[in-house]
Amino acid sequence: MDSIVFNVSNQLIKTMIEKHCLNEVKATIREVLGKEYEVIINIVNQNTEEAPAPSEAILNEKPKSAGEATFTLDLSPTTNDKLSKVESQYIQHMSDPGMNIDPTKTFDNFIVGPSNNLAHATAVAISRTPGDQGKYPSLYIHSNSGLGKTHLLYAVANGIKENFPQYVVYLTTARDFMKEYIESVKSKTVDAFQEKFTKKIDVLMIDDIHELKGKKGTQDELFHVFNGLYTNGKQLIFTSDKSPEEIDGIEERIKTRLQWGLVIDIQKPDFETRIAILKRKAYELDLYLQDDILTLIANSIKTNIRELEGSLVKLCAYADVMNVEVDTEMVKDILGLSSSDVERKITLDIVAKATSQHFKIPVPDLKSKARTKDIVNARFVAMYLSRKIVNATQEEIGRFYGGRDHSSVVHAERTIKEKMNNDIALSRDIVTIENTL
Ligand SMILES: Nc1ncnc2c1ncn2[C@@H]1O[C@H](COP(=O)(O)OP(=O)(O)OP(=O)(O)O)[C@@H](O)[C@H]1O
Repeated sequence: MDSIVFNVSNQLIKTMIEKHCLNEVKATIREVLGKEYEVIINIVNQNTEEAPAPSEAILNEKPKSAGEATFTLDLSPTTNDKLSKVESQYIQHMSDPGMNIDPTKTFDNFIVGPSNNLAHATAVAISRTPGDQGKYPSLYIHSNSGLGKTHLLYAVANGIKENFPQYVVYLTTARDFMKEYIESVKSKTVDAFQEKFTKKIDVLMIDDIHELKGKKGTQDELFHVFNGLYTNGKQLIFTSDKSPEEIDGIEERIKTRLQWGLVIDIQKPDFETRIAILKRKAYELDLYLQDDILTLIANSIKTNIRELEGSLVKLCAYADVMNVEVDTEMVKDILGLSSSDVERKITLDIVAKATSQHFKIPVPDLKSKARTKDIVNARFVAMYLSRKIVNATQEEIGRFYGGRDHSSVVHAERTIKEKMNNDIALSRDIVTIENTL
């Protein structure tokens, strides 16, 4: 760790600082300079020339008591440090309140599973090393609605604010970016707009970039903003409901740039992730739900985490207003679950068909003795999912897949679990199949 040395004139002052205000000194240093320093306090003879000038007058007067002692800290942040802090505070203040950074959305309360682990890991890496110092100076996250893109943007912003307080982090929506640009055109302040976006920002995040569809003028401006920030090694993050090549009405040169960095999608969460999210949100709402109720909700709402949260908010409000305990009947009633939602039973046949369709391998091949790599992989996945979702015994599964014995199923299950730790593509295949069930 780097250190900062303070010279003081006598032991009394040294002891007082070390005993009473070392933590505050360290905190101030962290706030102004943006990282931790070891603080060393030296006693220097006050007559030597090295004694720091600003404190000299004060240090020359020996305090008579602890209460009388004062000293001046001269951490000397550079002008740039000060300016970027001012800019950061100003921009924070001027941000559209609609897109203020929500301090409650962090990495700590983002539940990670196979559907979002790549997006999460990249976002964490950026929050630790933003811009071209890190591996991902440009990131593009896409997914269907309500799967956590904005939550991750907030988490990155909160992480960077903590790790690099001097950085100017600007989080906006594509619509607000457009509004701001149009305002600047109307008020003839386009120069200031360009200056702000290309020179003053360290981290630019634009949510829902697809909203710029057909907005030629704003797209031109975005093109320059992108080039300016990217060439200066700043951090860019975009989100959208589509991959860059799928967005209509966005110029090719912008799509190309959006693809310069890492492009990651978030998929629908699998059953375990849905349960973990429900547990976490129920805890936050101070709502106690039994496991069968959590399972019922997780089996009924599969595609949107916002809806999953909404269901709990509704249940919580209902239980509160009516002063009743949450039970299964109430959940079905309040959430409007039809009996087909609740009673649909997933069988070995259904899992086999879904796996077969995903890997484009016929079901008879899955049940055959064939040992080619692709068929074995698909068969193992089908066996793994049959255990996990149908909860069938290993004997039943072995019998279903061509009369194999239970040890083949044990082996399949173990192999897939081990592979999933490192093989992201396989984890995604499994989530995709689960989501079709
Ligand atoms: N993995 C997760 N863990 C915990 N909460 C999550 C997770 N994913 C999403 N959420 C929560 O679900 C809600 C919707 O997420 P968010 O707004 O980030 O989705 P989005 O993908 O940006 O949606 P949209 O495209 O509609 O803007 C938020 O309250 C968010 O905190």
